[in-house]
Amino acid sequence: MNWKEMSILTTNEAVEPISFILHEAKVGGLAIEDRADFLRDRDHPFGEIYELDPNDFPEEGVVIKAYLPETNGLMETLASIQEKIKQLADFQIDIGKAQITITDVKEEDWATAWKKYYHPVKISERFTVVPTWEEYHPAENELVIELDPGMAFGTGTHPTTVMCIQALEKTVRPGDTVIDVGTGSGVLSIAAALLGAKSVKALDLDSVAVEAARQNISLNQADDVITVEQNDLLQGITTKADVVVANILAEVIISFSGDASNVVKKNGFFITSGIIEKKADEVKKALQQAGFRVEEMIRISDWVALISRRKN
Ligand SMILES: C[S@@+](CC[C@H](N)C(=O)[O-])C[C@H]1O[C@@H](n2cnc3c(N)ncnc32)[C@H](O)[C@@H]1O
Repeated sequence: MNWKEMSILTTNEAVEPISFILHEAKVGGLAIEDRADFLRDRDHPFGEIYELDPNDFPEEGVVIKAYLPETNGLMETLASIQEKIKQLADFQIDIGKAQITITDVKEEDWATAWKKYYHPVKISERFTVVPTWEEYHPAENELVIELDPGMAFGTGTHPTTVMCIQALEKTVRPGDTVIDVGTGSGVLSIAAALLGAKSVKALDLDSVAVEAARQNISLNQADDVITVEQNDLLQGITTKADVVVANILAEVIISFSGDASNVVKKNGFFITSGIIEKKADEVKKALQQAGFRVEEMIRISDWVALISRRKN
């Protein structure tokens, strides 16, 4: 089967919502080339993509590349993706030029076409994310998350994910109960399990993500700790948790802060990420109203993550 490569030139702000749209359209692989990643001064090595090549990055902005199989209905799918991207502007999301180019990719080239973007990445003090096809020898005490990033959101290297993992490292204690809302590839649940959580509930609305998370969790031999369920946010969840983590858009966090407050134990943590900097105050206000104290704000590029603690 041959494939189409869809390249979308956009802004950093639009990467997450466009990635959502592409995952919903069941694309066969996703790569993100962000000029800011190439130019960024690094005062620590975390999140650094090894072997950066300037030719892989656009002159400005972000290019998202998605791979779609050439099947019946492809043209309708491409048109629908294009329409949904345009509609993001109605939600005050800066989509930039949103310039789309489509090129042909032969079957024999497509697997390597997007896999070349993924290499082992050290994302925090203790964690390195390793794509499943790479051989990697961890250092002593290094925690390795093995992932197949082709299937669902969460290659582990997006700033919003990196910040969640750093926050999990600070909050999860051995024996804790953790809930991961919007698990995507399952990366955060796997991190919580590696940090010694006793039980982890991984939830996602998207059936593709649920399947991808299950596969990645098996790959990391964490099936005895993590259970994956298809669920809308925290609806119907009555289990109490020491830590709830959600890497989801600001508006969605605001909408379910009250439910999170019912689920997080007293003095437990609610880690929220996926928040574009200009929405941080709005999210903080909603968290405080729901009974959380915001204890720490982490920032990478234009993204913010908040570590909050439930008061009484
Ligand atoms: C930005 S991705 C985060 C993936 C992963 N947790 C990470 O940090 O890399 C957000 C995820 O939330 C899921 N999601 C969106 N709306 C949801 C909802 N209402 N309930 C549960 N999951 C949802 C999406 O399917 C997607 O997998």
